[in-house]
Amino acid sequence: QTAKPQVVLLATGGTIAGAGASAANSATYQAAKVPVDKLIAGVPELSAVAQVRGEQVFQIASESFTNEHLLTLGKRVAALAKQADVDGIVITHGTDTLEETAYFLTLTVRTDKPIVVVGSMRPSTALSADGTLNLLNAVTTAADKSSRGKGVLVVMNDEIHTGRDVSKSINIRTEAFKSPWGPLGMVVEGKTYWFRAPAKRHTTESEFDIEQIGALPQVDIVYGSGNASDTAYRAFAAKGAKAIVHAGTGNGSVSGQVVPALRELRAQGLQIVRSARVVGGGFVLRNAEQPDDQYDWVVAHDLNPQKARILTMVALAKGADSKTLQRIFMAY
Ligand SMILES: NC(=O)C[C@H](N)C(=O)O
Repeated sequence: QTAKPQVVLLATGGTIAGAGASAANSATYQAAKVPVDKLIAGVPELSAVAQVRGEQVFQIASESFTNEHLLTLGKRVAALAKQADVDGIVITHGTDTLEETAYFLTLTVRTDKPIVVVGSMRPSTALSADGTLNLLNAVTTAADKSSRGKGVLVVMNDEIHTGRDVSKSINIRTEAFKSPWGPLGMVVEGKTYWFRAPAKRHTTESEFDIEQIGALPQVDIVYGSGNASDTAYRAFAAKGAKAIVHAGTGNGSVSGQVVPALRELRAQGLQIVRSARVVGGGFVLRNAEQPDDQYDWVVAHDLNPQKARILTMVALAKGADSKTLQRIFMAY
């Protein structure tokens, strides 16, 4: 019998490690309670798929992830990926910011070994808890050679998504994770089925490298709406933001009351990134809605505001100017 693939499970907390007072509690519970060994022991089927060993990296709800958490996790993933005795890596994570971490790893970890991020929408103590099958599917995907070279993946609800595209689209159903351009594949009864491959630069093709990143600059998001004012943009700038991601209405549009402040902040050296707050995924084009060439602003194209924040931080950490930042936004 050939040896099983070796998969390391890095646990960071979230609802997949959550516990509620009763089996009827699907929404009221505490995240980040169950330790990694118990998570693994809770799914005996894992041992048929891979040799799984666990590490407790953090035990937090993902809404409390900071840039330091991203760096610590990324460096650990990169170190493990270099080891000959590691075939794949699974990261258990809260779902609230899972898409940000998955995209950060997509951009910065240079490996073609499978890296799979997984969470759950219900705590382990709930009826119809989704974490156990999600975890088995994630380990199955990480252990599978066919997952290599596809960038960082997110496995939820039997679907395999790219860490770049996927986003949490609802906070109550188990089919919460959607990609505007569709999933890459499915995992069904212990087998992966692929339908497409990512078109954007990632992992081994990336110009970014977690091992070269010591710190991430402050980049903040301001949400656009009717009756908008420039208060939040100016406040973030005063607190040291190096860039502001504008979560704009519609096509990343900017209120007439806000435009002068953004032009001023750009003149002071902050990068201004126009993204869209629209739910189905934005599609912001340069010089549509606003004269980006004239104002020297950048557009996030199809990246949502939270993913645009991640890419902006990573690019600025490498010293990108506005032209480079725009080039990067179209490539990743
Ligand atoms: N479903 C979840 O995991 C939500 C939780 N608040 C978290 O992100 O940690």
